[in-house]
This record gives sequence, C-alpha cells and structure tokens, in this order.
Amino acid sequence: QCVNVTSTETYDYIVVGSGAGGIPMADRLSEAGHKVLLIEKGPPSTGRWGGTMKPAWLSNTNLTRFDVPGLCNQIWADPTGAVCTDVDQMAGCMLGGGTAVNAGLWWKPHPADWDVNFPEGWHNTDVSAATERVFSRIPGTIAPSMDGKWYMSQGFDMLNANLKAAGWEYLIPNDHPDKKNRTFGHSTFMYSGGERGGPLATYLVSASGRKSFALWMNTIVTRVVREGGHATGVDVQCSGAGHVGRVSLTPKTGRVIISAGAFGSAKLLFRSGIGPTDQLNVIKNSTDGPMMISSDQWINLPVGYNLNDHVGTDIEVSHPDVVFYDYYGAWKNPIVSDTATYLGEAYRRCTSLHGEIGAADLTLWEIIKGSDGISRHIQWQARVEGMLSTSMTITQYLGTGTLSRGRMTITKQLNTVVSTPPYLRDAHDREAVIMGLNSLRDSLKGISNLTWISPAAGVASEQFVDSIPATPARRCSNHWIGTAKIGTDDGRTGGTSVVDLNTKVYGTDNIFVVDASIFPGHITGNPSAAIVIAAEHAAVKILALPA
Ligand SMILES: Cc1cc2nc3c(=O)[nH]c(=O)nc-3n(C[C@H](O)[C@H](O)[C@H](O)COP(=O)(O)OP(=O)(O)OC[C@H]3O[C@@H](n4cnc5c(N)ncnc54)[C@H](O)[C@@H]3O)c2cc1C
Repeated sequence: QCVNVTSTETYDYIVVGSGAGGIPMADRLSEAGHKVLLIEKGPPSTGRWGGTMKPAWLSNTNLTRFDVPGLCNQIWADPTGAVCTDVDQMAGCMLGGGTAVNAGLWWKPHPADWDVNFPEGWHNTDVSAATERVFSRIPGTIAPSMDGKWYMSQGFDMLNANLKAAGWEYLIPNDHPDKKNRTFGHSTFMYSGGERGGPLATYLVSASGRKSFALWMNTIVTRVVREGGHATGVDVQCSGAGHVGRVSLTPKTGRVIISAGAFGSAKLLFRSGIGPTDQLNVIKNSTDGPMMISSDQWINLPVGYNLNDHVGTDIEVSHPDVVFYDYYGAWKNPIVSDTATYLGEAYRRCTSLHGEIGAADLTLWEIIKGSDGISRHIQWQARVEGMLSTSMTITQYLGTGTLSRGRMTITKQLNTVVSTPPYLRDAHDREAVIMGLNSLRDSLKGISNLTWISPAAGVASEQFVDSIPATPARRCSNHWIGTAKIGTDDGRTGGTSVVDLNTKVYGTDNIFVVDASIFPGHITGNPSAAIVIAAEHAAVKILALPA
C-alpha cells in the first residue's frame, strides 16, 4: 500500500538511490548528526532487509538469491523484479542497486585510476584516507568460503602455473593495488561470512541503527523540486508499497544527493530541468511536461555525455583439466550435497556455492603503452564457462587511459538509452585491445593441450577484435560511468563538467551527484569499490561546506 508523504516533515539530506554511492553517503551524513532520508525505487534485496526472491532450497532460511554468491548469475536467467525496466542496459533496481546483484568483485584502485582521470582534490593521495575507511569496513576476500579453501579451482590452477612460467607475477591484488602490469591473482570479492557483504551488510546496517536515518523502498523520485538553483524537496511516486507526494528539505540548509546510478541520475537531472536542451525538450514533450520546471529555469549542462563502460572482449580456451560447475542449474537442480554443506551448521557456507562463482576465478592485469604514448590498463577476468564443459572464458576490460566516450539519452517514454556506444571510437583504444590480446596469446602458448576456441588458432587478433561489433550487446561490461562528470570546467559555459569538485551540480546551491556518474574516465577494474571510495570522499567534502 502507498503511503502519503507527511507534508510537515523535513530532512537535512535526501539521498536518491541506494547503490554503491547512495548507501555510504547516507551512512556518513547520518553519522554526522543530520536527519537523512534514503529513497530507493526498488524492493528489498538481501534477506536482512526483507528480500524474498529465492530458489526452493533456500525456503527455510532468511537467505535470498542475492545473499548466496554462487547464485549471482541468476540475474541473467531471471532479471524480473530485480533490474531497472527504464534502462536499456542491465542495472540493479532494488535495495543496494548494483551492489545487490553484481558479482562482488572488489578492487582497491590503482593510483592512476584517480591520478589520470580525476581533477585536483581527487587524486590518489587525496582519496587515500577514504580508501582506508572503505577497506577497513569491507576488506574483501580472495577465499570466500568459510573454511578458507578454494573449490573448483581447476581453471585457476591450469592458468596459474603457466602464467608464472610466462613471467607474470602472482600476488594478492588488494595488497598491491599499484602493481597492475603483468600481474595476476585470485579474484577478490566483497563477500563475508560466505554471503554477499558490501555496503548492504556494513554501511546500511550502521545507518539503520540511527534515529536520524529513514529508508523508503519502492519509492521513485520523479524530480527535484527547485526554485532557480535551490532545491526545496523532491517529488516521489509510489511503486508498489512505497511513498507518494512531495518530500521537503530543511528550509535553507537542506540538500539533495542524487545517487541513482549512471543512467538513473542523468534521468533524474533531465526530469529536474538540468541537462542539454535537446534532452530537456524530450521531457517537456513527455507525460512529465506539465510538471516540469519552466524553460527559463533550465540549467544547460552536458549530462549524458562522457558515457563510458569497459569495452569487453571475450576470448575462449578449453583445457582437459578444467571442470565446469553449473551455477545456473544451482537454482532449480542444485547438487544436493553442496546446498546441504552450504546451509549446514558444521560446514556453513563451504562449497562451490560460496562464490568463486561463475563470475571469475582469476584476474590478470597488464599496462599497454600505445603508439600515442598513452598507457592503457587492461584487466582480464577468467571464469570457467563457455561452449564446452572444459571451457574458460577470459574477458578483457580496457580501462584507465581509454579515450573513447559515448552518450546516453532519454526517450519520450522516459526510458534511458545508450544512443552512442562508448566502445573503440578511438583508434588507439582498439590498438591497445589488440596488443593486449596478442600478449595474452603469447603468454598462454606454452600450455600443452590448450585449445583456442576464439579466436581460433590462425585468426589474427586484429581480425578477431574487429569482428565483434562495438555495441553494448557484444561489448558491455555493466560498468557504466561518466554521465555527470566531475571537473573544474563548468559545463554551462562550454566545459565538460556537470558537478564541481564538491560534487555539487553547477548552477545549483544544494543539489549533488555522488555515484558512478561523476567518474570522468574509466578505471582499471570493476568499479564498485572505487564508487564507495568516491562517496566516502564526497561525504567529507559535502559535510565541510558551509550550511
Ligand atoms: C550484472 C552486474 C554485475 C556487476 N558486477 C560487478 C562486480 O563484480 N564488481 C564491481 O565492482 N562492479 C560490478 N558491477 C557494477 C557495479 O555494480 C556498479 O558500477 C555500481 O553498483 C554502480 O553504483 P551506483 O551507486 O552508481 O549505482 P547503482 O548501484 O546502480 O545504484 C543506483 C540505485 O538508484 C536507484 N534509483 C534509480 N533511479 C531512482 C529514482 N528515480 N528514485 C529512487 N531510486 C532510484 C536504483 O534502483 C539503484 O538501486 C556489476 C553491475 C551489474 C549490473
């Protein structure tokens, strides 16, 4: 049932979206003594917060499919009710956002991730305190099982010996975030206690313990209500059992933090009259038109440009030693002894279901210097999955140093679309992908009995890379960033930035964006830890601003 908003209640901070950016932000703001409302459009996810989506074998437990690491791939088999329906890409729309549905890979960023991409005040040394805070709360683990053992590690073992022989260095990745050139390690996950951990199990728990904190789920923020550059509240729409009406900020000093993800935040800015004129005109001509702020109050900023994602390039090899574990089958027809061991008291959470998951067993890094002189970072993630039961798919992500960018826009039906895919638009980005592939092919060539499925032996890397369309359908990594870039060059006057160094939207007094949207360029690895760090850092900056 929908609840009408109490018109007399006001909040110091309204945080929109409970993902990697929103949850830590809401926690830090409430910790500082402010009255904080966190609004999430989706339903609960993990069991702790009232989630109920689960396979039959979890029916007598408080666990859901989002708690059990080995079930994370279910999002591809059955996304209904867990993902955003207004985004043309995969995005978690439930409590926790991406951190509820993702594969949990959790990396301490390479210094260049900040130094190359971010402006002054956001370099590696600037964010080091925030990094420490994040990793003290969510350290991550390379051995997610409760007994500390690796299960189904045949794929890892096969690559491990041969990479070492080819001169790659094994290390514990988060102990050496600065070593990302011809290094590899066990994949690192934000799991704890054999279950999904991350912001939902840490920051949200501490926030929820405070009287000054409130959480509304199933509630969509449709627009920020503003008078000129000053927000006075937000309009909310009930989605199932949420709230409906207008929520007010504390007069004069209240602030809105938009943390609705790379697509959701851009959409909310558009609906609030902030963005490029062509996009605001789409809103004006949609069902939103009558409620939209008048055009003389529009703030013209390049929201939606600078879209980026790791360009993904999948290769596949097979080897007789590799053994596939059917994580997809674990939904309906799991291996009974594994579910019993996972749930049993004696060996709680100790099986393949713990989470070396289908997502990734082993991760490798290499830095490629292109003919344009730019160093580009490559991360390869290897998982046991593919055409054969002995296959490994190894996905290459091209990150730090990439120059290609795309654009997201909105349709009249208020759905966001990737209108310009950000993949391989720069010739040297393509060159780096090819050089990285050549390097890996070379490094694996000593492995006896290894069969290259794609690219097949004899197919040139150039030909293979060019044969995969540069579209989200074939290249997407689900690591979308960049639609509300942080920087000093104010987008209202021809610059590229949407938010200033305090994450405040240019042209406003009290509207901030804190999530993947503000990232100016892509980083080395999967981005959720870096987004949490950015939120920790932004919280300090926002709290330090004069009221
Ligand atoms: C399938 C998948 C696998 C991934 N695997 C990994 C991985 O292993 N490791 C990793 O680091 N990253 C991974 N990622 C990426 C990572 O999860 C995201 O980069 C990260 O969660 C983005 O954080 P965010 O705060 O920007 O947005 P999100 O986490 O997407 O959070 C945004 C939240 O805002 C809510 N919202 C949107 N609009 C509104 C509105 N109008 N009103 C109220 N609420 C709203 C959404 O429902 C959502 O909960 C994966 C992503 C996906 C989709």
